[in-house]
Order: sequence, then structure tokens, then C-alpha cells
Amino acid sequence: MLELNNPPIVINDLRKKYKDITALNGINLTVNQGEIFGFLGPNGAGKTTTMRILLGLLNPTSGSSQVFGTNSTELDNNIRGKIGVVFEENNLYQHLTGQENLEFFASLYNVQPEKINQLLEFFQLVDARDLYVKNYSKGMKQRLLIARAIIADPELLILDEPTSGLDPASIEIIHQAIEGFKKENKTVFLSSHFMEEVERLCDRIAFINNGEIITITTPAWLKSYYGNKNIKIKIRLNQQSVDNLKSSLPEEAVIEIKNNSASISLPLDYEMTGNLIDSLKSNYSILSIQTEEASLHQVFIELSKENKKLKF
Ligand SMILES: Nc1ncnc2c1ncn2[C@@H]1O[C@H](COP(=O)(O)OP(=O)(O)OP(=O)(O)O)[C@@H](O)[C@H]1O
Repeated sequence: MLELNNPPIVINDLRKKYKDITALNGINLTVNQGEIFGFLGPNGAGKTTTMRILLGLLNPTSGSSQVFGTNSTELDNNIRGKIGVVFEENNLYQHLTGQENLEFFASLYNVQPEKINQLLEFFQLVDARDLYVKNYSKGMKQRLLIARAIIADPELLILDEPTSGLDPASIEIIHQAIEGFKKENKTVFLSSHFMEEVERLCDRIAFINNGEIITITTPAWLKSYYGNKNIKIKIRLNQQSVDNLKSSLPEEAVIEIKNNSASISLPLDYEMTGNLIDSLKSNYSILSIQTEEASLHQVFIELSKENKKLKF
């Protein structure tokens, strides 16, 4: 029976082996009602495997997962109806229009026709409602997929990289949809490769690597720990000054030379940055000084290198 008082997702010591590949090596996590939980990690870390097991599409080798208190291997239609899912592969009906795709899904769940209009409007698909989906752009298809995932008013959304490879306008609409969903105290479990997305949307995040959770934390922690990693100083350069410049820089500096300029990147906590800027100022003209953030990819690498487990 559907019991919404139970946490939307509980995962206990979940393990999955594909022959000799260990995809999941004992993961544990709980996702609470009303939170947007980000599931992050490099390619092949085990994210999709976890999501498939959660939905009962794949059996674990050992351990368990529950959705609203029911084991994933025993999900009935009642619970499935409370979960909206968008996976990477697009399973829309290509030879139906956008509206017909939504109508078909709506008919399975007794959804009022008015809801279809609202969704087409929200996802900016009104003008494309009568076009065959095969003629939609990637962004339009993804917006339609998210509309379809929330049409039956689910309590939990599971999204596998919902904005990967999309145009900025589609990304913005999808982010607004996810935020609106959370405002209704509903729950989202999403995987993502984008730092900005994670920062904007997620309350908590788990990092998974090689089938193990390295840390469960908040985007704010991530930002303070890994954000603003480097200071980048751009100077004007002439051919004669290249060698002089290289010999005057500390070994921590990474230098990139392009045409008549050089960009020098240093770790933000490098103690001598002030002295270096003064010395550069007296020999070159400084074009800009900026801080740059670590990419999520850099964060993956650094977190994966850290052998200790940082649990919160
Ligand atoms: N059907 C399968 N048969 C064999 N190995 C598989 C299968 N599915 C996944 N794997 C392997 O299991 C590991 C975890 O894969 P998974 O797809 O869960 O990772 P992921 O984190 O979702 O990666 P991505 O970000 O690329 O989607 C990888 O080593 C992958 O090659």
C-alpha cells in the first residue's frame, strides 16, 4: 500500500554486479520528502544502475531499495503512478504530435484535458502542439518528456541528466518546472553533470564513484570547498617577454599563451599571489584578474582522489 509518510527513497547496502563488473558496491542513502537530491558522479559511476534498481527495472545483486516504504522489486501501479520518470533515452511516440503524446498518457491516469493545456503552455509547446514529435528539437522533446512525467501529479520525480545537451531556454524552463514541483513539497532525485544546475536546484547531493558513495553533502559545502579554485591573471605579452615570464612564475602557476596575451592561473590560496601581481604589474600591462570556479568534472576528480569518506 502507498504510504506517503515513509521517505520517498531509502537505499540500503545496495550492490549490483554485471558479470565481473561491480557497478554498485554497497550504497546507502535516504531522500527526504520535499527535497531535491542530486546524484552526481563521473560516467560509469553507477547512477543509472541505481535509478533502474529503484524503479524495479533491474534487480540488485544484494541489498535493497524502497520507494515510499515499498521494496523496489514489489512496486505496484499505485506507487508507480506516484513516480514521474525521465531517463536519458527518449521514449516518446515519434509519429504522434506533442499534444497526442500527452493525451495518450493522460488517458492512462484520468487526467483532465485542461491539465494538458496548462502543461503545453508552461513548457512553451503551444505552437508545436500539432507537430509530430519526430520533428521536435532535442530541447522540445525533453520539455515534453518532463511535461509527461508530471502530468499525473506524481509525488516523486526521478530525472536522469534532465538538461544534458539542451539549449539555454529549454534548460531554464525545465529548472523552473523542477522548482515549481519542489514548492508543492514534492521530491526530486536527479543526476546531473552541471555545477550551476546542482547549485541552483539541489538541497543535498551524493557523489558516487566506482559504485561507492564518496560523500553526501550540500551544494554550499561544495561551493566553499571547491568553488573559486583559481585566480586567473591575464597580461599583455610580446615575443621577447615569454621566456622572462616563464622563469619569473612560481611552479604552481599554469600558463596559457595566446597571440599577444598570457593567462596565468594560480590556486586561490597561493600565499604569494599579492607579490606576484605587484611584480607582473611593474613589467607587463595587466588585462584582467578574475577568479574561476572549479568545474564539476574537476570536483569529481578531486573528490575521487580523496580516499577518505566525507560523510555529513
Ligand atoms: N547492462 C550492463 N552490462 C554490463 N555492464 C554494465 C551494464 N550497465 C552498466 N554497466 C556498467 O556498470 C557501471 C555503471 O554504469 P551506469 O550506467 O550505472 O553508470 P552512470 O553513472 O549512469 O554513467 P553515465 O553518466 O555514463 O550514464 C559501468 O562500468 C558500466 O559500464
